Amino acid sequence: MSLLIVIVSLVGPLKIPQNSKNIPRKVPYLLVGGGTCSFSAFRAIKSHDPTAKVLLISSEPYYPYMRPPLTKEIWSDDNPEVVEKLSFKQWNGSERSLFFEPEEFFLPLEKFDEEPKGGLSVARGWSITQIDADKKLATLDDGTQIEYGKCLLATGIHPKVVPPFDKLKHFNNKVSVFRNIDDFRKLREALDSGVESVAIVGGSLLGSELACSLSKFGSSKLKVVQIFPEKGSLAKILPEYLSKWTTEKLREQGVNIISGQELKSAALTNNDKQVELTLSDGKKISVDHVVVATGSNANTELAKNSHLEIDSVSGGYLVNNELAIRSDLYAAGDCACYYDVLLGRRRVEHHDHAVSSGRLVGENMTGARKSYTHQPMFWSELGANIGFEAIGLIDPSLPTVAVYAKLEPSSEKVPSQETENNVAQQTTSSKISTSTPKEGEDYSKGIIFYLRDDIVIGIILWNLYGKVSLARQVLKEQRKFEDLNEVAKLFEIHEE
Ligand SMILES: Cc1cc2nc3c(=O)[nH]c(=O)nc-3n(C[C@H](O)[C@H](O)[C@H](O)COP(=O)(O)OP(=O)(O)OC[C@H]3O[C@@H](n4cnc5c(N)ncnc54)[C@H](O)[C@@H]3O)c2cc1C
Ligand SMILES: NC(=O)c1ccc[n+]([C@@H]2O[C@H](COP(=O)([O-])OP(=O)(O)OC[C@H]3O[C@@H](n4cnc5c(N)ncnc54)[C@H](O)[C@@H]3O)[C@@H](O)[C@H]2O)c1
Repeated sequence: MSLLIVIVSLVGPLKIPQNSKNIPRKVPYLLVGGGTCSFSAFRAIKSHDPTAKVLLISSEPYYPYMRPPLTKEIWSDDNPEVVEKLSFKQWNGSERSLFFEPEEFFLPLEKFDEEPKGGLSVARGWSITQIDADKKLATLDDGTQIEYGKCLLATGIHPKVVPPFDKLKHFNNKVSVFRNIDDFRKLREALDSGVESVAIVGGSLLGSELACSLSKFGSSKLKVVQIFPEKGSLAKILPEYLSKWTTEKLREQGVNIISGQELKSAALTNNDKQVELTLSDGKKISVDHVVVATGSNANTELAKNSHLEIDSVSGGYLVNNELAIRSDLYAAGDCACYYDVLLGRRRVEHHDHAVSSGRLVGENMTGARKSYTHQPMFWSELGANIGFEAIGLIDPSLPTVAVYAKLEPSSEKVPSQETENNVAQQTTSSKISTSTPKEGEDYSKGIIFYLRDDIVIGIILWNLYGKVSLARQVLKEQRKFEDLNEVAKLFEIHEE
């Protein structure tokens, strides 16, 4: 067990500095949250106001870091030192830290007031519990108040823990969630100390990415079972036939997928060494560890005390086009519900949105009055053979039209103009034809269009890279395309 985890479990959350008297009381810029969005806002503030003094308050005991590698690249390193190093290999083979910058980059809190060049100081392990938007005051969890000039709430989300896991501590650390560095460290240390079987509950991005990475982890002796109520993997994202195809591919990679099942109950078993899960069909499964990946809720607890409005549908801070809640108070990233000019009000829980909305807020905090018009994308990787980038509204209840690259030309396809729910269109290098997806078809590479009123409002680039800007253009056009095969051709899906 790492020293940090021992300390945290003995004395409660680590606070650096320990005493709030070492945290500045009056700051021009205050960033609440230690994630990607806050750090992106800092970068924008710095480039528009080079001597800006920025204070960041993070409830995590770490400097700002990125989360995506936590379910992916970091698991390809089976050296236990990764738990301390927290670095990962990028696609080009170079090593990179999860942290955006090393400790030396940050302005020590004690120099905050005197440093003429400004910089970013971070109070770690501290939370803001209340904002007084009239007086421009933020309250720390020990009651201390900080006066701000401009403030950003970039508090992200926290895992939703569903029954029967709602009382996590009843499971002796054998059931965990997965969102941050501490969660990664605990899971990794559990595996290093002999855990041989893991159940992942949840079938969307978090659960599926983690299941794939764990199934390849180390010498692959680890048994990984993934349980979720949907019929197939990523069913909240993919059309049904593609979800089914993906499920089979993940099974081939070694993930034991149990779809269409909810959990009836969970209890410690085998002298409290394992957790026994009872599924809705009555089957029982015992595993050494369970990871709950069943969605999330926005971190907006401080809204109530602060009289800030929360969107009743998405649960995020309601912000205007400039991502402002009130004058000089902003919200962005995962926790904000904003007006997307193409798609309407929404809350987006993805990295690119955290970066872009953070950047825009940073500019607005330094005096710009820009509206947020960026259409965010997201990506996912499920082992070596499945990866995708997506943009717009990716909702499988919408009609979809897909065009897949087919390596071996077939002359038997019947051309048709129909584009109903989940009708896929397949291409050959010589001609394009349309057919309903069949058992055994290969959907290794292609493009999926999501339609509303025949207008493309979402696109998945399936194992197809470097085309997001083009997809963004297609969405922006907001028009009915007569033939989506022609649009698909622009994406050169046949190229290797
Ligand atoms: C394991 C994992 C893998 C992911 N992979 C991908 C991916 O491949 N592609 C993709 O597009 N997206 C991915 N995402 C989503 C992406 O990481 C998030 O969208 C992004 O982190 C959101 O950034 P944020 O700054 O808005 O929020 P967060 O990163 O959640 O940061 C919020 C911060 O605020 C802190 N905080 C909360 N409340 C308070 C408070 N009251 N006071 C002080 N601090 C507070 C939190 O502790 C946290 O440090 C992944 C997410 C996870 C968890
Ligand atoms: N590539 C990416 O963009 C990426 C990767 C990892 C995580 N994330 C982010 O992490 C967050 C959490 O992701 P997620 O996949 O947990 O959220 P999600 O809401 O997309 O999926 C939740 C999953 O849990 C299942 N579930 C819900 N209740 C259940 C129950 N009682 N029993 C069994 N299964 C149940 C749902 O059916 C669904 O499969 C999101 O913000 C997501 O965007 C993103």
